[in-house]
Amino acid sequence: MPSDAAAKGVKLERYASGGALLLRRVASGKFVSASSHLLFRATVLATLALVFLFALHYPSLLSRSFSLASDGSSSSVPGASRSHASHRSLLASTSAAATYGSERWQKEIRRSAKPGRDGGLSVLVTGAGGFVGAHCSLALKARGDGVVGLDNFNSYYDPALKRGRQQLLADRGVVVLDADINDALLLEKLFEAVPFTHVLHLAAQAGVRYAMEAPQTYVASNVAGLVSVFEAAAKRADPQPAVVWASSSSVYGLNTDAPFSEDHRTDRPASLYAATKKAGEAIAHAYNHIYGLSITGLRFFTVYGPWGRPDMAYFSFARSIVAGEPITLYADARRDFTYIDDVVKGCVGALDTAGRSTGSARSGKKSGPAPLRVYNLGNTSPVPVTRMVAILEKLLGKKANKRIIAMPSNGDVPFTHANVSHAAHDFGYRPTTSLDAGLRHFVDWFVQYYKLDIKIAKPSTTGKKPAAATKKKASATSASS
Ligand SMILES: O=C(O)[C@H]1O[C@H](OP(=O)(O)OP(=O)(O)OC[C@H]2O[C@@H](n3ccc(=O)[nH]c3=O)[C@H](O)[C@@H]2O)[C@H](O)[C@@H](O)[C@H]1O
Repeated sequence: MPSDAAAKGVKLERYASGGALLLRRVASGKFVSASSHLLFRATVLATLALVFLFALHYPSLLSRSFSLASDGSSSSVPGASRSHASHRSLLASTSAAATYGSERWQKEIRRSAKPGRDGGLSVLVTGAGGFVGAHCSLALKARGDGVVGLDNFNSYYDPALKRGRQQLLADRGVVVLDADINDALLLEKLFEAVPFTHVLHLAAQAGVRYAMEAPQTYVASNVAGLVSVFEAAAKRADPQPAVVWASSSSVYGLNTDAPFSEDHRTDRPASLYAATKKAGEAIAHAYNHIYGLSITGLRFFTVYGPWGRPDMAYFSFARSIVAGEPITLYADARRDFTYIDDVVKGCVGALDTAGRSTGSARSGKKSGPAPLRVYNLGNTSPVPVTRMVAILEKLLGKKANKRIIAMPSNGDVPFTHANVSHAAHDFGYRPTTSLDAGLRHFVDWFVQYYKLDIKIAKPSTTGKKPAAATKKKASATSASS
């Protein structure tokens, strides 16, 4: 037990008084002498010098550490952008269950990548914590393919949603690494550990209008990140996988021919987001041409559904309607809204028909031409945004506080409309979900996920009045199962 004096932070000092040796109480702070100050400063300086030397000699390590994140723990930093993600990876690594490239790490990766059926694919899914990435990973796993995901869990929108998707995948035995596509050494280690048959590259900086606010994050993810993935697939993987990646309907830009066909012009992007996706398609051509990489670009058309992206209009409008907050609608805007389950079928079809890469990482040569494809994945029936809001109002049983303005000059385009005949021909892509049905699935999930006490209107075909549909716990969607 400490003495009373010590416990109170005081020390006893000897002093002489009138020939007698006495004791007096002195505050311990006064005993922080000049010498201990010096010692403290020397320690701090030495530590700083060590950190400086470490950073000088091993700068790349700062962006190369990462952890297995199947435990669902969060390492996200509010306000951080995708380009800052590698520093978060370092934070994550301090609590890593299995560290970078270790035997345990490799074992986990190989387990997750192993197909559960004969002839199953082994797929690396980038952006697996994202909306489309999580749904595709679940669908692939459900049919017996092996899946390893990676995601940097940035805070472009609520990272808790991404962690929720990660947990869904972890529950089904799919590892999603906390890592960034710009981390070349990570990708190298992944391809060293597993001979992936396919890469489904969905990690990207999404959002058309946000590109005006944060242009560099689009270049970092959609251009540099794409090159990083192609580089690894072409030069580090043996054998080379086939790559299927997310382009966008936005590449049609100012095209006015409708419905949009893959043969139409795509050289007039209206936003930087669109320009980076268009750049991606050109980059894909180069990697296919030089390295014989099998590459398929999928032009997604405004994908929506359960576990969706809160930055998208249908999601943010639903939140605003519930909160009684105003929403701003761009007059006459129409979108070919495409339901997630349909898009997942398109992604899986594209993977199944991708065809082999013909290059060799060892020789750096290709044995012949490899497939280079691009497909629209849309719904083929554009709907006015005002109609989308009307469906939400009906389902949520509440009127929106609408403000309708002319479409601002923010990179938006007035309408999208997909011709999907190529995807239909090559892999039987046939979207089957109407906006009414799809938004209903979304609202079901939305109400459950946010634990809202809302009675969801039944489909109009039943002709019945709204019925109670509030449930306590969020569940996976049909695409997930
Ligand atoms: O297909 C794509 O390639 C892209 O689809 C999606 O972009 P968009 O089609 O623009 O979707 P989204 O923002 O939901 O706006 C929907 C509608 O609401 C209108 N809109 C939007 C905001 C607003 O405040 N008011 C409004 O009327 C707006 O004018 C539009 O008509 C993805 O976000 C993008 O990442 C990319 O994948």
